[in-house]
Amino acid sequence: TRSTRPQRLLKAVQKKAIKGDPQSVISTIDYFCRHSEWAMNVGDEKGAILDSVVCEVSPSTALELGTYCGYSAVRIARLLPPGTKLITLEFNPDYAAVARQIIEYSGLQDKICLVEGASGDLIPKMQELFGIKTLDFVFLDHWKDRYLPDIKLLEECQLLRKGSILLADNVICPGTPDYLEYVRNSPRYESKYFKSHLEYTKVEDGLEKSVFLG
Ligand SMILES: Cn1ncc2cc([C@H](O)c3cccc(CNC(=O)c4cc(-c5ccc(F)cc5)cc(O)c4O)c3)ccc21
Ligand SMILES: [Mg+2]
Repeated sequence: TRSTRPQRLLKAVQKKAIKGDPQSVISTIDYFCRHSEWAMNVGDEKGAILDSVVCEVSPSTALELGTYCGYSAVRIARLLPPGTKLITLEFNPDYAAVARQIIEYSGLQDKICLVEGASGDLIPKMQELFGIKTLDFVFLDHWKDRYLPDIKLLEECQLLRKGSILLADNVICPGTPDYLEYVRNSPRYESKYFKSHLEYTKVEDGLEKSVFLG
């Protein structure tokens, strides 16, 4: 049967990228998605904004919702200080299988903990599963209608502390209107929009960075 888009992306990485070199895995995926087949990675333009926020926060505990093929997990983990880990949640087993191989190819498997499951089920178990108290950084890139319920869940589970940073992909395209309205109007968040473009296109999109005020 026909291969899937994630499988074709993995094949390009295994063929073109340098094993153990995260930057070459990132560049290979961006080249493939720009010139061969579009895929919903955060991409190079929004990825540079993601990089700058990760470097600024330099998180000890980081969570990603929505691994897909592992592109943003590799982007984030390559910048994490030694001894820190990214926890990334993926509910689709086919995506998780490809992401594991791309993460391993990049050599970052010791800095990334990929957990198969849905955010709504796993978030309440984060403290017991990973022995963490609170999260310094959360990257949201899963189903757009789950962003709002999941940050409310993070609040309820006391996983956010004064100064925790949320960074949300696709707040314009496909769009997350209820999430944006909430973080921009809630007194518990200070929010800022980083204008950019939908990965590998000229369509407007952007990232919303929100600081939890406690
Ligand atoms: C509950 N839970 N817990 C973990 C978890 C993990 C997943 C999966 O990783 C998954 C599967 C399918 C879709 C997504 C969301 N991503 C998108 O839908 C998206 C779309 C576009 C776009 C834009 C323009 C187009 F024309 C088409 C697609 C551009 C983007 O950057 C995206 O991130 C995420 C899902 C629910 C999950
Ligand atoms: Mg996205």
